[in-house]
Amino acid sequence: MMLGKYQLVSKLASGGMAEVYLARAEGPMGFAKSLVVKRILPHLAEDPRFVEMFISEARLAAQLDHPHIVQIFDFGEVDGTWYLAMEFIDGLNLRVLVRHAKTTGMLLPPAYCARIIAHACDGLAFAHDSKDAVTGASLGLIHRDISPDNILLSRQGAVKVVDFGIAKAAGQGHRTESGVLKGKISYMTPEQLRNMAMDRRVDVYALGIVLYELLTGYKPFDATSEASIVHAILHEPFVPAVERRPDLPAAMGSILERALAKDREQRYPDCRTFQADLEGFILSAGEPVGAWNLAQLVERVKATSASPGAKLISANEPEKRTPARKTPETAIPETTTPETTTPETTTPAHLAKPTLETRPVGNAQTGRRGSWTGLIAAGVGAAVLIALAAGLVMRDESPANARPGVTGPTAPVPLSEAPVPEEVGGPAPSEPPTPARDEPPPEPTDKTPVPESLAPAVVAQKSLEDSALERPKPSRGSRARATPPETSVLMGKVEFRIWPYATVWLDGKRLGETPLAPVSLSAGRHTVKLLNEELGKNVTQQIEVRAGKTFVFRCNLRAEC
Ligand SMILES: Nc1ncnc2c1ncn2[C@@H]1O[C@H](COP(=O)(O)OP(=O)(O)OP(=O)(O)O)[C@@H](O)[C@H]1O
Repeated sequence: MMLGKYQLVSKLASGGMAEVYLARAEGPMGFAKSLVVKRILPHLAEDPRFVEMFISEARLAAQLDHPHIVQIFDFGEVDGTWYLAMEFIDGLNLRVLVRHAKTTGMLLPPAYCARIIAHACDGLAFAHDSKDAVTGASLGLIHRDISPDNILLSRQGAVKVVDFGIAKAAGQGHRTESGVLKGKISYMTPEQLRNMAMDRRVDVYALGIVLYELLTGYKPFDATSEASIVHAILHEPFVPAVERRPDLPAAMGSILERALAKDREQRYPDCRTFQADLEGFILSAGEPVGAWNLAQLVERVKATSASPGAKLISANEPEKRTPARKTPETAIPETTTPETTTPETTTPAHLAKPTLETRPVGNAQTGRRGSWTGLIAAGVGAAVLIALAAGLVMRDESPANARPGVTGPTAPVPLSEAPVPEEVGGPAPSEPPTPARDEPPPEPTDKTPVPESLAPAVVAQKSLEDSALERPKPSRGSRARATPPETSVLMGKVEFRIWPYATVWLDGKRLGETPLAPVSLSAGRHTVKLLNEELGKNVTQQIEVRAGKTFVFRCNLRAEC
């Protein structure tokens, strides 16, 4: 099917606002480029005010040129269909990643989660600070629709924030006749629910929720209906992430506390300060995490999803959305806190079996678009609904985007460089490139509990799919932290850079499948075995680990390492 000059190849996603297609643009002499075309649903295209806002917001989004924001190429209209053309991110969205982790029991290493959100912070901070190219005036943008669906992770390990254009237009839709509402309740801040003027801190909060989900597979509140989640956001403390995942370092808990503060004055003032803490966390974890690691993660998820017998997860399968809804008519005053009743008749999500399939349809934990009639029925009241609608303005409404008394952006802490590694295993993988390493990394401040079966040779390791580190059953009230493992001075580390992926054994003990976090082990000789049944590869090699050094084991299985 053609849409103007674009050939629509396949549909990637379809929501209440738009359809997203993988498309192809062709030019002379065999020129061809893959891209994504997003077109507004026909019934919205008939609303002149919606179109007007779509155009204005698309114009703004097109000005955002940043490595962590999906780039807009083109915008136009063909036969009454309005569309945006943008770069194609071949990878997956974070919703898919969270689902995959849950269904397979995979624990995402906290440093990986921090890296993903730090990059999203970087993109959003750029958007928040962006200025009009001609006038130099602040655009005062806020995304305000951040959710795992709108953060993409490419096969190359790049993190990209998407959905500025339509989100903004839709966000103002409550002022149109059709009254389009946009935004997922689970990611809304207390100030949004109270119809207070919004600023960039709503994006900080939403990113905090996404971080929480990446780490634990759950949303922060035990809410089972839209009314109860609104109540929880306004009045209840979130379930500490460590209760869902006991191996979580305390430092990460503190970051979540600040990102998810109900009082925005207690929250990170902006994405830069949030990012700075995340970068600090990655440093404290002791190993840099870069695009290479994230690329491996994507490769692993895609391979698992596509393998026979595995639950097929579409890389770009978005969360189900409800159609655009009519907007209520009234708003609550800024100071008003709506009184709500919280029905607690269903099993709290954190106690449910941790698979998506067990979730009841309509569970607010899914973060789907709000069912406003349900909210009213639950007694939240029309005021809250209007607050939700009226809160969907995309401009940063903090005074000149600079809040008095709020410290300015803090420069992100650069990643440390690791020691020059010793290498083994034949030719290094040709893709992707390996970051340079010059200095020893700092010692981890928080250590992950170690399965007894791996001691003493391996004293600390985090496997994404190690059965000994399967996702813990969430248990409210049990806040005990696991005891850190003992350390020895004669320790070194081994880091695995395996392409595309393999199951790894160290000295006969299965570590799990790559990507794997670096493993601490005693200095000396060790045996590493790699197995990739899909490729029919079985590689066994001896490595010599030196005390205080990191040994990088590289292997490109496709290149017969
Ligand atoms: N540039 C892109 N490259 C690859 N996939 C994309 C791209 N843009 C969007 N997608 C896929 O389409 C899904 C929906 O995209 P997007 O959120 O922009 O659409 P939407 O209809 O506006 O959704 P929402 O209801 O969240 O606003 C994303 O989660 C992602 O999986």
